[in-house]
Amino acid sequence: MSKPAYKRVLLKLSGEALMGDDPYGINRGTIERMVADVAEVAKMGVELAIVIGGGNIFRGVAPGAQGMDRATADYMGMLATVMNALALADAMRHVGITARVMSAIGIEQVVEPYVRPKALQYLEEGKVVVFAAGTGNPFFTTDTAAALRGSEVSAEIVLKATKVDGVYTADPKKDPHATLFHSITFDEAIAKHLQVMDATAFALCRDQKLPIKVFSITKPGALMRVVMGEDEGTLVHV
Ligand SMILES: Nc1ncnc2c1ncn2[C@@H]1O[C@H](COP(=O)(O)OP(=O)(O)OP(=O)(O)O)[C@@H](O)[C@H]1O
Ligand SMILES: O=c1ccn([C@@H]2O[C@H](COP(=O)(O)O)[C@@H](O)[C@H]2O)c(=O)[nH]1
Repeated sequence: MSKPAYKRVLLKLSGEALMGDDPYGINRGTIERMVADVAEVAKMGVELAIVIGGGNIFRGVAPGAQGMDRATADYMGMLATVMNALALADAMRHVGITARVMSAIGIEQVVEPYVRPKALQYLEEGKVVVFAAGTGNPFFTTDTAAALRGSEVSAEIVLKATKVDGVYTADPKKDPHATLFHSITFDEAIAKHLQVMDATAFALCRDQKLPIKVFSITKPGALMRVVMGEDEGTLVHV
């Protein structure tokens, strides 16, 4: 059997993808399918660090957050990612995967704080590390957290698992004429203002020479194909 293309990856899981077809929240079948994909990769010996988004929960509270102080709303968003991280780790436990949740904001009765050497130790031990609460700072996103943590743990690539199957010339959910890039440079993605990830995340990965693969987490087998280095999604590179 062929070997995975990477030893250590940073997987960014879209919070919104966790909703499945529900209007918000976590869809049980969807999280179980996602975790089955993750488990398949973890069981091959690939070291997995995960950053989870919060769009599925934060979207549900967004109307109530209207007019709120931006930083306060952002802290709510970060707390939403903690809930997703807990759900994800628990779902992994059900399939025999040991996961450790580490939070960027202090919430020690619930999850342990992010401590880089500890995260590296867990990865070396074969545990899946789930980074919660993004970067711990308002005005950022979990995509930037993925770029940051990916750099910190020396991941070979950031795998952005989302609801679309790659980077398009425009948002494919809004523009039916948008076409898919097989690969694109960071500079092009930033210059074209492609909204699939924020510019801060692109710039950090570019500066750290950390490639990104954007692919669909809803497509069966896509995560495994990406990890095996097969042709799937869009590669964003220097
Ligand atoms: N040029 C583009 N190519 C591909 N997708 C694009 C583009 N522009 C905008 N998008 C949109 O970007 C979205 C990225 O969604 P994703 O859920 O991963 O983002 P996120 O903000 O990190 O999510 P969450 O907050 O739920 O974690 C896609 O669903 C897609 O509709
Ligand atoms: O470093 C961060 C990460 C996230 N936030 C806030 O959380 C929500 C949810 O994150 P997504 O990346 O959209 O999934 C985000 O909209 C921010 O409000 C943050 O402030 N800092």
